Amino acid sequence: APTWPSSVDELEDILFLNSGYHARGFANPVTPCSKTFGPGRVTAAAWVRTAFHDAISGNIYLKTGGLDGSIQFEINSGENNGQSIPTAVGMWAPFLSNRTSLSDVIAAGVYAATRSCGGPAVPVRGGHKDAIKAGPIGSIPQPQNTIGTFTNQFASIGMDRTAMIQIVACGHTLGSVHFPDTDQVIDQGTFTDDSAPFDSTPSTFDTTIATEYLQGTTKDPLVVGRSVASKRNSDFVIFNSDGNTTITALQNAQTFSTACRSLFQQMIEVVPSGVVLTDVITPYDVKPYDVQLTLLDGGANISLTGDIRIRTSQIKNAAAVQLLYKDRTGTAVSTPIETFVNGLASGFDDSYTFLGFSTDLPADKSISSFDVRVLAADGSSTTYNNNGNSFQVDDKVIYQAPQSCSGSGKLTAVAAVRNDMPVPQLQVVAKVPRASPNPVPSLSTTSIPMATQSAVGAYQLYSADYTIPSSLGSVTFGVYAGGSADTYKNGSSLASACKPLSTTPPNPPPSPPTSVFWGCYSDSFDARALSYQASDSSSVTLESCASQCSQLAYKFSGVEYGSQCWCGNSLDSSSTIQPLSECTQPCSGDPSKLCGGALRLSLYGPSPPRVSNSGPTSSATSSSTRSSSATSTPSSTPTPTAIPSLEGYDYVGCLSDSVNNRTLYDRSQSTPTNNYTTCASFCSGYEFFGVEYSSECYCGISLLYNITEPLSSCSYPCSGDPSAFCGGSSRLTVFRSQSATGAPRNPPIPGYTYKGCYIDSVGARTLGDKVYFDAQLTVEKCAAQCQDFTFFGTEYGGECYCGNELKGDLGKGVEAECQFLCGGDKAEFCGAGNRLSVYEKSA
Ligand code: HEM
Repeated sequence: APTWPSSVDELEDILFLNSGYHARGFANPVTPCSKTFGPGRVTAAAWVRTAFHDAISGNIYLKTGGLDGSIQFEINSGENNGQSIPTAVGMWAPFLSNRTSLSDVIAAGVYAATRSCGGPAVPVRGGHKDAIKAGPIGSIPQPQNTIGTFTNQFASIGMDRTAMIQIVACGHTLGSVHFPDTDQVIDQGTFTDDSAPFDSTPSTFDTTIATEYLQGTTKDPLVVGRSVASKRNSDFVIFNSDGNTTITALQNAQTFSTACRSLFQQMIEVVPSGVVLTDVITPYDVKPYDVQLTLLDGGANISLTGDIRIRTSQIKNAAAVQLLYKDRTGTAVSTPIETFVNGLASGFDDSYTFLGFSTDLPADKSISSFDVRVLAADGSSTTYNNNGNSFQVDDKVIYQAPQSCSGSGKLTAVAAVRNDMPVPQLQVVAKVPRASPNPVPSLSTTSIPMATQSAVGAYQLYSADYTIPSSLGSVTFGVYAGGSADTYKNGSSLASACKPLSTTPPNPPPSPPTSVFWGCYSDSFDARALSYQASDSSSVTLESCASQCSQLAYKFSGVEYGSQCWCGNSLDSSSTIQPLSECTQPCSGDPSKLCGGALRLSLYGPSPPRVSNSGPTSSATSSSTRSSSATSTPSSTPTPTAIPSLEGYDYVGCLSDSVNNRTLYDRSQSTPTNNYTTCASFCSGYEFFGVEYSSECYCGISLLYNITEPLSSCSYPCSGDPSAFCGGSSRLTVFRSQSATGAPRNPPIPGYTYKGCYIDSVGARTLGDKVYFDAQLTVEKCAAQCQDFTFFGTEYGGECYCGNELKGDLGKGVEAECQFLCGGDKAEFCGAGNRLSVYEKSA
């Protein structure tokens, strides 16, 4: 497979992504092979014939012509009569782009048509270049030519008599002669749909063309019928030219397939001088898509989104996929980026799963490259490193999608460019229609220097406008500066309004995702993986199930068998992670998403997921053998010996923790910058803080459990400081503040009574008549904001809600759940995530 990114990335999609998520759908018109574009018109046959007519103009000795797309200028030239050539070229035209030439697309057309009809997979190379005018007249074989002319015509593309016989049989195993496209071979009205097939199976790539000819049962109109008298029986002239030796051998299916594969490849590799073709394109095992950085409001964070495509026909056992990445200095970050299933896709010979990722990174650390780790259900893992190069991510020039837009004939593109970079350029590639009958547009490129806007953090924003002439088709564009670029953006993806980038961070900060994809988990009738079945319906979606479960205050949701929504607070111990390929049933309410399978749950739960049964980096990780493009990473377990320490805190110990019974309960976060200092400051005001699983930070006013484990089991390096240890899997490195002042409480508010800890949800607010956010919130401040209402409640440390009634019936949670400290007073409680500390006006 190529090294990503590669010049053939788009062509690889065209070749191998036929249907499903991200599919290009290139092969749709020839799938199935019997598809026609009119009565008696097999589209796959038209594609193969059109490619032949483009290629046969080549001369390998003079190094001219060949597969160069010149056919687009030769439509209706007299040699290309009929409907099949303009139809095929018209179907290919939309796939032309600045990443893929028309002639590359024609080569892909030969592959798709042949494969769809049951023929061999023709090897395809990229890098073809398009001619800018018609080729010479006279190269296309006409039925009335003599054997000497045919021999010369095929010799010019390097094919001797044997090859000529073979490739004519390979071509004419598909399709028909049509009236009136071909003169004096068939008469009007003598064949159904005025089309006379070469053999009895015109939409199967098989040996019938040879066997029927030799058995004497052939109805090939270029062998028998009117063509004999008009001296246009060219298939007979050619097949018989070596005394039927070659055509006899072609009755063997294997011989036929092998010959066609190699001659079709030779045909599409006839190129003029100056064209250097790439290696034969094979599907990537692991391929990134739409890797996009976006500078966020305030400039302190960058979001990273995209998809990873896994070739599941090759990597069969994949249960979870992670991105192992390096920051902009090239330092490895220990917490991987987790992914979630976005969809499935397939080609003729392969199947794929797309896994999405979406995370915010600190702008100063950012990202420079990643490897892709695939974890198998058996606990083994394989890391794919892009042929040893890692997958590179350039954060020097970032296209800012939210700040860009289009409307009323204008495109506005905004880029964030690091301060030390030169002024960027906007480059727009537009499709300009050509004069009829050529259906293929030309590409015109415009470069526009971008104008300075505001500075945000370490980045400078630039903007440029491009006026889209009304005559243009689709546009694609990119932003370029120095040697860096962010390219291949699609004009049709632009929003209608540009959103300004704020120089201040968002307020309140976005809360971390409450639920993430855990994987495909087993279920059984005897011991349910999740205890509560919330629904079984024909309209279930991942979102509807997640929201049903969260309304009921369950931590996990899972969809099984396409339609069943299950909830639970813990996963039954009998349930284990399975290959993703076992959770492929479409959701009944949204068939574009995957909702488990038979006794298989697509499971969503608290972040971060435990991706293998025994922890993602535990000793269950075994090495596995892969090709040179992959390296296996057995886990390394450094052993901590020094007692952890932090000024102002006492080390408590390495304590046991579990997802369902948190040792430190009151507040938590997971960050790629986790270390003792950042966690201590996140937990300021709480008596205890603890770090776990490299990236997790927990706060508590007390230790709910106190089970000491050996120091050596708290052995995961901190995500933000690899030299220190941040707990482990279910292991918490715990500290106690030396300056914690008294126990926090629900303070008495004059005129109000504390009612308790109520469950709240984003979709249906318990108190929603007035909302007030304040990073410095205190219970007193919220009471003042809500003085005109009967109830007020604090949530998530900084949110204040007012109302005259408690809406919904989500009920009360446990008191211990409402223990986020208020942003403005660390001695008071202010709810928690989806938990309201509610007060009611006294009568
Ligand atoms: C001496 C060489 C050849 C001659 C004289 C010849 C001639 C023809 C003629 C007259 C037709 C009928 C067109 C129509 O009425 O629609 C035809 C169709 C076709 N030819 Fe050939 N051909 C030759 C070689 C090839 C080769 C080498 C290939 C493939 C590599 C090929 C592929 C096809 C296909 C697939 C069709 C069917 C098109 C359809 O059904 O729309 N031919 N050919």
